[in-house]
Amino acid sequence: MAAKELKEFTLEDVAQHDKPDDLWVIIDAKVYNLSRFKDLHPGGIAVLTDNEIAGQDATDAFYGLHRHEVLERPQYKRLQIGTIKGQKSVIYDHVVGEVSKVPYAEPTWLSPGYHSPYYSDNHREFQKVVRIFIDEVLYEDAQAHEEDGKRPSQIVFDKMGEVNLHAMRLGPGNHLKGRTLMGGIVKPEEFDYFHELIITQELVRVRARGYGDGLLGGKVIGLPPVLTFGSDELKAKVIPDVLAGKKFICLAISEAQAGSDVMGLQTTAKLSEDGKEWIINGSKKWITNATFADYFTVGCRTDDGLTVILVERGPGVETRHIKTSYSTAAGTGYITFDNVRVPVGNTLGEVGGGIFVILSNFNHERWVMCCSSARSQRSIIDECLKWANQRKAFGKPLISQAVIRSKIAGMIARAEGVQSWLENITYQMTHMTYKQQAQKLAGPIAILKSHCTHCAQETARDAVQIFGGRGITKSGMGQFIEHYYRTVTFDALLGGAEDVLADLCVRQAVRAMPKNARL
Ligand code: HEM
Repeated sequence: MAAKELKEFTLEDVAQHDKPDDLWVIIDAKVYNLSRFKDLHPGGIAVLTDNEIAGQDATDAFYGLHRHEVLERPQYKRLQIGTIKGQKSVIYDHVVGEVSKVPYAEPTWLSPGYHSPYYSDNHREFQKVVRIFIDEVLYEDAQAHEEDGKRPSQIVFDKMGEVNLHAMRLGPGNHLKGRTLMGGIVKPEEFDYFHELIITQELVRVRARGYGDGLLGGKVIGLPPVLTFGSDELKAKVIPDVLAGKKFICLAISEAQAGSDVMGLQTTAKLSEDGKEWIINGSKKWITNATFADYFTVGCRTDDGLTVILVERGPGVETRHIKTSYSTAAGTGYITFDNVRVPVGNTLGEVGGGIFVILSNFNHERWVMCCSSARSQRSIIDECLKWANQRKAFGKPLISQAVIRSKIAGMIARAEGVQSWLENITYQMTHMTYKQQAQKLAGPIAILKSHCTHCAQETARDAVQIFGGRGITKSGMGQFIEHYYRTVTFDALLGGAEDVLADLCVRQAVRAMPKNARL
């Protein structure tokens, strides 16, 4: 259909159309004919026929009640009949790849005019292509499936596989060898933890927490044990398809009876009489991506202690959704293993050495969660600053209230603090071997994660106070605040609960105390 021709009007022209059956308004220098729409308007007729709205410039009133994206919906876009002569629209929709100009909405290194010692030109170029990719390929899919609860679309997995995003999300390492990363922007041997931080922080901008985990959160923690401890045969079978986004894997450790207490797991693996197979029985709970996984990296009790075994979906393996506070797009599931037979070649690491296999990836997992938590706090600042500036109460913008500014000040201080600390730790990671990281950074990463999620929860609570009723409403102005408040605790639990991690840091510090330290 040809685009409708837009006419130019004066303010006086529009003012003539101020009756219920002949009703125009101006929003941001655009003229809308609401004569027929008024009967369908979700906010009712009376607000539109009000003297201060009908035939008038309703820009402030509109943005005090609607997100800009309302005007971008095709059914509402076509209500526009013209523009105002001599005026220009200044409010526009999100532009693909754009960096937010709202202060503190982006980390300092991305904000124009600021500097950072950590990011090279290559990191900057990399960030640009990753952002465009996520805006173009993921954003809409994320919004749709966070809502309908279906897992991310296969086309998204495929496209991520084509540019090797699945592989890059496992961090730097041999698994990147020979791969073309993001169209060749970064060489595999030059890919470092700052590149990975960029990916994680860009991904979280889709603001769909369940979908975000559905986007192979399970692989980020379930595949490393295969990469590090799997036999060559197993690696050749599993890794290529998983990194291409064709097959899915998850980490299955926690159970209804045991979470952080991994030594208390009750799923058993017994050797068959001929010693060639494990026979697995038991169940797992809260397993991310379980409902659509093809492979399960499973913590089992064996005669020699805890053993990690890779199980392929097949006879005796059943999964079902668990409805948590976030979207079922994450594929969070309950798994049952009923006499599941697995070749002993699927053992990951030593028999009885499972705790070592499980612990080996904890630091990386927690650091990834710090990256996403730190970035998601900025999206909330972006929302709150916009809302507090555009929303009027008691005749003036919310931001003119000191109590609102004080809450936003706290958010900014927390977001800046966690990002700076995170970048310091990331810098340490780029200069340490994996083993050194395990020795030196387990405590710092644990306490950073604990602090990040503590800050995030405080920010979520304050954001709800700033948005009021809209902060607890699933659609409209406060939709992302409601979503954030409802899902923020996932980060505080997954990968180690807040208090447990804080305590881990102090226990590590006690262990590292010099024997001769005295006051
Ligand atoms: C092109 C013009 C307009 C369109 C397309 C439109 C559309 C909508 C939509 C879709 C909603 C549902 C909530 C949401 O999705 O955000 C809504 C709610 C509302 N609208 Fe409008 N609207 C328009 C203009 C106006 C104007 C000029 C006013 C004047 C004050 C107004 C007042 C309201 C109110 C009071 C609500 C209820 C808000 C709430 O529940 O918080 N609308 N409108």
